Amino acid sequence: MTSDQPATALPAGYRFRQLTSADRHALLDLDTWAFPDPHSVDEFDALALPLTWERAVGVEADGVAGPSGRGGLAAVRASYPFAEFPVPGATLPTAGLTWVGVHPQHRRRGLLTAMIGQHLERCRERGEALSALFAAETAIYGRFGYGKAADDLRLTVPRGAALRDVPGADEHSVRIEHADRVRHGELVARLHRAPGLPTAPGGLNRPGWATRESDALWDSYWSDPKTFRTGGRESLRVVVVERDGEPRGYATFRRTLDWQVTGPRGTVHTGDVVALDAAAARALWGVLLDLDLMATTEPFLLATDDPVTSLLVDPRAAAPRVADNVWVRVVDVPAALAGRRYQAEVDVVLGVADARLPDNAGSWRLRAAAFGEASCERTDAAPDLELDVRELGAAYLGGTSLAALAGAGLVTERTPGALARASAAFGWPVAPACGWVF
Ligand SMILES: CC(=O)SCCNC(=O)CCNC(=O)[C@H](O)C(C)(C)COP(=O)(O)OP(=O)(O)OC[C@H]1O[C@@H](n2cnc3c(N)ncnc32)[C@H](O)[C@@H]1OP(=O)(O)O
Repeated sequence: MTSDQPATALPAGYRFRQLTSADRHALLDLDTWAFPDPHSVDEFDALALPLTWERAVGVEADGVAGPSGRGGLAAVRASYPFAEFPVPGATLPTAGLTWVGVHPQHRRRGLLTAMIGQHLERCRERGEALSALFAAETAIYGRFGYGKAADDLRLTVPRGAALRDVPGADEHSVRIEHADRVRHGELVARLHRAPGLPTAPGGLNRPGWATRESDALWDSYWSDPKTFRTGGRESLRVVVVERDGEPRGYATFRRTLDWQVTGPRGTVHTGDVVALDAAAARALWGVLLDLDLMATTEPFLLATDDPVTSLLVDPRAAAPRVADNVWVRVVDVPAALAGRRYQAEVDVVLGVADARLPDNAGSWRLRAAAFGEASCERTDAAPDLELDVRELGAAYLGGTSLAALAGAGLVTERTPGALARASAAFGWPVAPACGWVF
């Protein structure tokens, strides 16, 4: 792409193609080129796909043969519709960029660059102020203005690890069952969407954080195909904790069993761990950390401040590791900045650079009351802080502080004191993290 070409320009010989369900096989074929997998395209073809087809776009190329008489694909990208993506104290329409792949033969020719250009254009047309994603490789998306906005915690917790007591935890009854949409679908959907600390304005965006918002995503979640049971994992199981007959939390999990000379050394792999309060969290973790024949429990994608980190008497024994979780691209600066809440009063002018979306570039005055309404307007005033839109995305969910970014030279303070005040305001009482990969 040269500077006088539109951001959506594909190299010569390539064309965008709006995908439909008729492209299913071609899409899966391309996907298994991008993401090598032992299963065949035919095996994947039998599965429920989580895609919303209107949001799936392919790139076809001269001379690329495809199945079913249609042209094959050189690249693909899609997005999930999140009408209510959780941001601090609120929700915003967000496009979850996903299924990004380029055939190895066509890589490094600018196909991803053009696909992202088109994706961002579509986001603006649809009024989506944000785009979010999970990155296959962390070096890919920063150049497109995505910032690492959340981390998650990986643990290896020894079986029987001691937990601190929480009053009321032992008043829960426990159900351990095969995960079943008919039996558990309603309670899983309801608890996953429940706001945390509803007494805070807008809630605090827990327990389940970003939730599945399309039928296709739920169909895929509940279909539990053998294809995805890697490493000897069993079918999906669920533990539900109830108090006074009401579900107060649930966790999905799968066990693997490993017989050693010294005895069984199985692993519990958790999926969602969703609790409405501390007692329910303590009850759930008590079950997950004490299943017979297991040696360890390995939670996946926990928020860095998940209750278990404070409940474990010996957190160091759980070998905590941190990995990048959601990346955020601010697509519409004023809508995004006015659309979240702030944990301290703030009045700051941000000078934003955005090489790909010029409407975002310039000075923006952000004003907000602590946990109250916010406004954001373009201004001619000189900026108090300067930053690239990538850093704005990194700080947006409150998971990365502006001061930390300034410490790396990525935010520049022009008005003394502005950095500390803005950092305090952009933070949030609970850490963001999505418990499932989209
Ligand atoms: C949200 C998701 O779905 S994440 C899944 C992403 N998909 C994958 O990782 C599957 C395997 N990889 C691929 O399919 C491809 O290599 C992609 C999609 C990562 C990149 O597609 P390409 O068409 O090769 O990218 P494109 O040619 O537009 O490159 C744009 C720039 O990104 C850089 N880049 C591309 N991929 C990578 C990478 N994996 N690591 C580091 N830099 C990269 C290129 O070098 C180029 O840099 P430049 O602008 O300085 O020249």
